[in-house]
Amino acid sequence: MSAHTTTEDRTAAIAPPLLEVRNLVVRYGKNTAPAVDDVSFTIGQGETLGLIGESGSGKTTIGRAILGLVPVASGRILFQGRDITQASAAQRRALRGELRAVFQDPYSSLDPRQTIGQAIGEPLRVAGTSRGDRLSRITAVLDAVGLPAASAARYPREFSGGQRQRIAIARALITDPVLVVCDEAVSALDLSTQAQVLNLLASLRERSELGYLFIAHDMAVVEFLAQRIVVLNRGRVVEEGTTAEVVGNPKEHYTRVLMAASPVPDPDEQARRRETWRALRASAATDAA
Ligand SMILES: Nc1ncnc2c1ncn2[C@@H]1O[C@H](COP(=O)(O)OP(=O)(O)OP(=O)(O)O)[C@@H](O)[C@H]1O
Repeated sequence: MSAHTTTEDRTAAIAPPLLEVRNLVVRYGKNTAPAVDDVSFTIGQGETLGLIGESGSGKTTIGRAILGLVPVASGRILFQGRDITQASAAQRRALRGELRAVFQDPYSSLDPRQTIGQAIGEPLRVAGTSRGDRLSRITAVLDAVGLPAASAARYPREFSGGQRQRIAIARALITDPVLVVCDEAVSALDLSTQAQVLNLLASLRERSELGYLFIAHDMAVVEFLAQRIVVLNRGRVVEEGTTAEVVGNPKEHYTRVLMAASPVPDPDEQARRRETWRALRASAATDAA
């Protein structure tokens, strides 16, 4: 070990977290306030971190910085111990298999001219995977998200919003990623479809030790999936802890307001929804065992 190795580096060499964001700052203009201001968090292997905050608090910007879609002003992003803060285009391409994303809009995220098989198989085609291997992998991921193999020959317009989001998840999974950034991945779906897709994400995580950065503005949705939660306000972390801590005993008034502003304002309805999702989570865990 060189004389320049720091204690931090040694710790990382033993067990690097899946993702480590350190003192991240992102600005959209030189003279504007940072959209993300000194944000730090880690995600362990197979862990789901929920990122919550009101509109404009910087959630999407953090996801985009991790995916290399916006430049980082300062701070560091480490993926499995590797510094990817200033990764080159070639380094980003090499990361594409391990680090994937699912975005909000299931209608605009698929090219209407591509079949589902083409859309899902695209990352493998780019990587030079043979046609035969591609087809069997497409069938396997369609099965994993609960869609029949015949869906591969069909077009996006033939699917509902919930089915399209399953297709987007299949496309994220096809490369066997270790981390998926889900940015408002269920927000555009109706309640029962949300529950189905959340349940799917939970069962995929149990099966393959997948980590998620789960970005949402709805606390009830985050509560269902996340083991830990980071609360953002105006680009800064105002609270973080385990889901039980943040939801059960929020320290900040801002967090309580966020919880009260859930899209389901009726407390009885919220309680029913939580119960349904708890039951779904329990059944997902049983299925995975
Ligand atoms: N492309 C951009 N150019 C300039 N400013 C931007 C851009 N994208 C986001 N911002 C600003 O950065 C801040 C954080 O936005 P961001 O989209 O990350 O927040 P968010 O928490 O994801 O919001 P929402 O829940 O509405 O998606 C906001 O003030 C927003 O106006």
